[in-house]
Amino acid sequence: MENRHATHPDQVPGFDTDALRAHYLVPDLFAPGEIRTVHSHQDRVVLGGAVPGPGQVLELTAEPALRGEFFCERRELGVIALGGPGTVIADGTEHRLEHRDCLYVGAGTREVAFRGDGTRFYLVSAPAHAAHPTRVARHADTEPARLGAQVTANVRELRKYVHPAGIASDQLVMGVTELAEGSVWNTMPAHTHDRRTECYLYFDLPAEHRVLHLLGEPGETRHLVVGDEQAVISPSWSVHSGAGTHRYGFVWAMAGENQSFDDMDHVAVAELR
Ligand SMILES: O=C[C@H](O)[C@@H](O)CC(=O)C(=O)O
Ligand SMILES: [Zn+2]
Repeated sequence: MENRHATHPDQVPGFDTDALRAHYLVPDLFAPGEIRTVHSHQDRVVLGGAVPGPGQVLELTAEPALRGEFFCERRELGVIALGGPGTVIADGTEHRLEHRDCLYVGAGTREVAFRGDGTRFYLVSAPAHAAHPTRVARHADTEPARLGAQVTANVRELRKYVHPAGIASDQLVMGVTELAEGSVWNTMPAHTHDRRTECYLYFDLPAEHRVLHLLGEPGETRHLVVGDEQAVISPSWSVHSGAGTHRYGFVWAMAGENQSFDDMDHVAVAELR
């Protein structure tokens, strides 16, 4: 488990490209036959990737950094299957997920394991002090919010999976946003939410394309050049918005003080620097 310390916004202007990437970009979560995890001190979020090979069962364990008997002892977990289909086993129950389906695993679940054939399971976990039931939300059964317009190149569908009116959780709020063909911008006008950390994982982006992801305080932004199936950790003070050289989708996941999706501080486009 890689450990990432929290950063102060005053550090951002002093970071060069490598330092920005080292602190905020998670470029290599998915490796065949492995589970990889990154622990961030931003709201103690853990990001992970599990890629079981044919016939393989990968088990999520409590790594020493968590000082627990099992991974979900004091944590809840959101899983999104990418590329799918694949199966997540939670305390003996098998949950079959297709591309972009979500499984929420409640705190107290002892066994979490992954089976698939090249399926990339994306994991987001946060500390949890209450146990909520393990549940599936399917992409095909989730009514999307239709956002944006063609004139601003940001027509997109947003599906909320883990949220107060959907799958109940302790901290996690999680879903998937997908851009229409010809649209490239997400989350513009941008926003911050000082009560939550948010992580984006971009997907369905062709290998030769990139997303230019904006981060930093609204008045002092920097960018990361992000490839397919790479994640960005956005501290509470940071905007999180991007434009691709092609359409894409992204998994967004938040953890922190509240679960109110609309608790955002919007930033007008002309205020960004
Ligand atoms: O706080 C909410 C998050 O930034 C995302 O849900 C925004 C998003 O998916 C979008 O505008 O497309
Ligand atoms: Zn946000």
